[in-house]
Amino acid sequence: MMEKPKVALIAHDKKKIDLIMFVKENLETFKACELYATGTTGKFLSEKLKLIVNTVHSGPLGGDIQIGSMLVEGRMDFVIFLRDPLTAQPHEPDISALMRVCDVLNIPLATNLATAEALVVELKSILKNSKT
Ligand SMILES: O=C(CO)COP(=O)(O)O
Repeated sequence: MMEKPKVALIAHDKKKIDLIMFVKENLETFKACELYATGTTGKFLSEKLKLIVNTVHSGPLGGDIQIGSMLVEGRMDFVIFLRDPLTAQPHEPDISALMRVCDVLNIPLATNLATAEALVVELKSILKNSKT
């Protein structure tokens, strides 16, 4: 059987509830994945949904860069990053770096719920095929 897909889940503060709801709606799919998250997002996911999540530092303290480095090392397959486009972030350069690395390495990156839905369809298909 194929390894579990490795998925990074990240949300800015005003998008955290959206991410929790989205993951809750697709709980079985995400439970079948190996999950990673930035600090506060990961804490939320494990507290609210009892998910096992590997966390790195909080985004503003370098967490985005840590996820980026995992991408560079080939240790991440998908990124769902619900960004808040209406609030200035002190660590904008780190956010840009993470998204840039996704583009450099051709890693699927969803930055809004509509695209995140599409990634879930892909994840379901991968998980289904890994069983056969
Ligand atoms: O700021 C973030 C991503 O840029 C997210 O960090 P937290 O999950 O620690 O809130």
